[in-house]
Amino acid sequence: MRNPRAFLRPLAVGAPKPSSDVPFRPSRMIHFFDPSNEKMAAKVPDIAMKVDIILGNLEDAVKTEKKEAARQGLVDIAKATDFGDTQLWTRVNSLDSPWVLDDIVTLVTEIGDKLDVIMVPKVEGPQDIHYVDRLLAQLEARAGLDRQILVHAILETAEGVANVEEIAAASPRMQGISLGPADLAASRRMKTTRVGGGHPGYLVRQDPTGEDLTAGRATYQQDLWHYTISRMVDACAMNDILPFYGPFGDIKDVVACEDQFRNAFLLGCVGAWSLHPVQIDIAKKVFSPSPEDVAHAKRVVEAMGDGSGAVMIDGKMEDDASCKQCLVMLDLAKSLAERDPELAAAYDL
Ligand SMILES: CC(=O)SCCNC(=O)CCNC(=O)[C@H](O)C(C)(C)COP(=O)(O)OP(=O)(O)OC[C@H]1O[C@@H](n2cnc3c(N)ncnc32)[C@H](O)[C@@H]1OP(=O)(O)O
Ligand SMILES: O=CC(=O)O
Ligand SMILES: [Mg+2]
Repeated sequence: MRNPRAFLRPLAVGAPKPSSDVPFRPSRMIHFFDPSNEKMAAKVPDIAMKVDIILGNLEDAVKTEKKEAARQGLVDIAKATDFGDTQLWTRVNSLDSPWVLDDIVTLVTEIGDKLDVIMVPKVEGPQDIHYVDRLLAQLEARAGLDRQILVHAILETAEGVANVEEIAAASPRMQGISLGPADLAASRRMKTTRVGGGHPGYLVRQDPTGEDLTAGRATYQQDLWHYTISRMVDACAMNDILPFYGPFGDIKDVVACEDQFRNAFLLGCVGAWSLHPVQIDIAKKVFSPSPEDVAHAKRVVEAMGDGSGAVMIDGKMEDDASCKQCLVMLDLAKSLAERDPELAAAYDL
């Protein structure tokens, strides 16, 4: 861990100075595409206008023989596309892979001025962030970049979860963390075979009401990811970086996808991954506060004046603590409305 005075110094001569804050930008969905897939790549300019973040994926889901093509494809797309105020991210290959060094060197050198964030998979501890941090500083200096490329870690190994607080605090370059439920399930040796979401076998059952143990006992499916998301959210909140839910692999089940995204939103996440175009609007809907919640938040904040004391609104006590929650909701609504005139109208802001 660097000493507090050194923390905000560049890690290479000529590298841009780290910023002390992660700038807030709408981040409701990180839309994944495979730059080696021509059909997907052709859709990028259109999709980029509809999403908050577009991510060229180089890691899992890209075939081994397409790794170089995906890297070069992302360079070509980034050079040819004006992304407006949509963020451009990439997910590079894992740090133990044969591709990652060329991924990072090529992307920073060729399109470093366009890349906002590099997502690093399978991060196990702060040492992984420190490695990427120094390498990026050297490459940024060599490329003459004037702003830092930020780093996003995927939480998808048991060791990563055990070290999540140190990962979140590892560098001023840290932008946020995503839960990666698929690799995490494998790493933990969970007995599931899915990409995110729940499982019908993970449940609690109502107590028996008579002799027959099988009769009249409702079951309730439980959330496999509650502990990890909560821990990730706390680690991110205490370091002022942003938590995200990751992938929901059952593309056809748009209902359960919405539920999974909403659980993450309610627990504090700012966004989730969209793997298919159908998931973009789900994320947009879920991670934008509802107009009803915004209207309620406005009423509470107005009634609370300087934010101290207690008032009754619709039969409920509101005080400093609920007022602070309402301010979180209003801050998010205002930031989203600045970019989205439809939301500004719906929120009456
Ligand atoms: C555990 C993890 O690491 S998750 C992260 C890694 N995984 C990913 O990134 C997966 C990204 N998504 C995909 O690969 C695809 O969406 C799949 C394989 C899930 C489904 O693909 P398809 O079977 O082609 O889906 P479908 O037929 O419904 O696609 C409809 C159209 O949308 C396009 N499309 C599908 N996904 C995307 C996408 N993510 N971005 C842009 N376009 C897409 C398809 O090319 C197709 O185009 P067409 O109408 O011109 O033929
Ligand atoms: O990379 C994501 C995951 O769930 O694994
Ligand atoms: Mg993964």
